Amino acid sequence: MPQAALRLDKVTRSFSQGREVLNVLTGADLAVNPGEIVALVGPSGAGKSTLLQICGLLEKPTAGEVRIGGISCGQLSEDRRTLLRRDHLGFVYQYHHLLPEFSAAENIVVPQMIAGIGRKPALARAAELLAKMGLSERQDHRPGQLSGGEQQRVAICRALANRPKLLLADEPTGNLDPNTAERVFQALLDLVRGEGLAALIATHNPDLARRMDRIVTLREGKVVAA
Ligand SMILES: Nc1ncnc2c1ncn2[C@@H]1O[C@H](COP(=O)(O)OP(=O)(O)OP(=O)(O)O)[C@@H](O)[C@H]1O
Repeated sequence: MPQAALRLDKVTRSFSQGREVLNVLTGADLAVNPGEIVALVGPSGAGKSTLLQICGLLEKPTAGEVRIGGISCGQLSEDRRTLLRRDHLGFVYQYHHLLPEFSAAENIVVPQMIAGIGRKPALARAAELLAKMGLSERQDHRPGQLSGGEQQRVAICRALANRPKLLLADEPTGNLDPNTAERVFQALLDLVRGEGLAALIATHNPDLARRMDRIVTLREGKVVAA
């Protein structure tokens, strides 16, 4: 059996809200295999974003274990968590969060240069990803000169720039009109499949969820098969 790209064992997460304790995750187990694209669904407030933040090493669970590519993350120093995030994980959010003063290509070059990749190969990788997303003509445009769908495509390219092994996406097309969302989502799936990486994608849209390899639901703080 290959090592899971992501594995959660008995993950819990509670928040204190005044005198109350809110138990959002109550023992979530999940494995995402290499190359597998998994849809994460569940009603609003079920804890999808919380789960993704924990998988992305942006938040720590109250208890339980998170493994990324077989690496147990619980005892890692902040520096090691940052490196693991940089080298293994890509993130796409509902809002693109692109750098407004930089071109589409530069937005994809920046994270690569932070990871120590030279400017020339970084530019080549940006051009390759933008071409796959049908955005070659737009590579010198700034985000403000792009449509919402184009901006989100650039954000997807940026997330894949450093060749992560796992993509985490939180409602990646939730901010787009239905037709644009449909096209951008298909482009995202094609790119993720083409690059052979694993993905965990939260969505409220059942049609989009059905296009993934498997659907899991968050119910009462646990992950259950849909
Ligand atoms: N930092 C926090 N402090 C306190 N409560 C929080 C915090 N983060 C999330 N919560 C609570 O945890 C619950 C789950 O939130 P979360 O955003 O993970 O749900 P979600 O399934 O992603 O919802 P949506 O589909 O609406 O985005 C909510 O009740 C939320 O208010």
